[in-house]
Amino acid sequence: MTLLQLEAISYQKQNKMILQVDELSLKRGDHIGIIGPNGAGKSTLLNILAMLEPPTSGTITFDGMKINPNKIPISLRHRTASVFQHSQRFDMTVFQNVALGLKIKGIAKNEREQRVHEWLTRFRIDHLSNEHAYNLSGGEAQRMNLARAFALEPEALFMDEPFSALDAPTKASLMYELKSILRERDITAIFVSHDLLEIEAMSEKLAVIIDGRIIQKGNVRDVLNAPSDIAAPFLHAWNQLKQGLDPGVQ
Ligand SMILES: Nc1ncnc2c1ncn2[C@@H]1O[C@H](COP(=O)(O)OP(=O)(O)OP(=O)(O)O)[C@@H](O)[C@H]1O
Repeated sequence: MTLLQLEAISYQKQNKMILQVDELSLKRGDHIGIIGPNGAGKSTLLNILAMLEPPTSGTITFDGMKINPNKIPISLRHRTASVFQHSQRFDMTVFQNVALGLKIKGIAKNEREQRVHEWLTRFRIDHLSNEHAYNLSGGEAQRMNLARAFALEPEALFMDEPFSALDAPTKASLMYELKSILRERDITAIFVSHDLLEIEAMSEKLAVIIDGRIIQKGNVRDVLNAPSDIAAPFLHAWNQLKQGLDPGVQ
C-alpha cells in the first residue's frame, strides 16, 4: 500500500528550477536510497518528501490524504521523523533530548521514560543518559538523534547523510542496527547519501537524481545492473571508486 506519493512536483528558487519530479511513490515499509552528484537536488527532494519544505507546485499524498504543504497538520507531523547529517543537540541531557519530541507529542511520563530508555539501549548509549548532549562525540550524538527519531515511532523516517560524520566501524555498526530496526518495525525509510555502498546496505530501492530530475528508479540491483544512459556515467564512477581505479585511467 502506498504511504507517500509525489506527483508533478516542481521546486523553484529565484527563478531557478531546482527540482522536477513527475512521480515518486513509496510503499509502506519501502527503504529507498536517493543518490546523485553534488547539487543534484537530493536534499531538496528529501525536504519536500518530509514535508519540511513546500514545493512550488504539485501534489503530495500521505496515506491517502492530499496534503496542503503550507499547512501540515500536527497529527501528520507526529507520524514522521527526520535525521540529518549534523546532529541536532539541545542544551539538556541526552535523556531529555530524546524525551523532548515525546513530550511535545503528549506521551505520558511513564511511557516517555520507558521509550527513551528502550531506544537509548537499542543504540547503545543508555550509559550516557544523564550526560549533557554537548559532551557527546559525533558518533554518540548521531546515535542520540536516531534514538530520538525512533522513540517517536514514526511511520516514515527521512534521513539526510546520517552517517557521513562517522568513522567506519561506528558507521558499519549503526547501519546494521538501523537496518534491522527498520525491518522489524516496518518503517518506510528515505535515505539520502553520496555513498553507493551505504545505499546498497540500507535500501532495496534506489532513485538516481541528476540536475533536479529523477533519471532512474527501481530496485537497487536492477538499476545498478542496467543503468540508463544518463545515470550510467555517475554510477560507473562509483563502480570505479569501489574497485579502487583511477577514473582518469582507461
Ligand atoms: N534556497 C535556495 N536558493 C537558491 N538555490 C538553492 C536553494 N536551495 C537549494 N538551492 C540549489 O538547489 C540545488 C540543489 O540543492 P540540494 O542541496 O538539494 O542538492 P544536493 O543534491 O543535496 O547537494 P549535495 O550533494 O551537495 O548536498 C543546488 O544547486 C543548490 O544550490
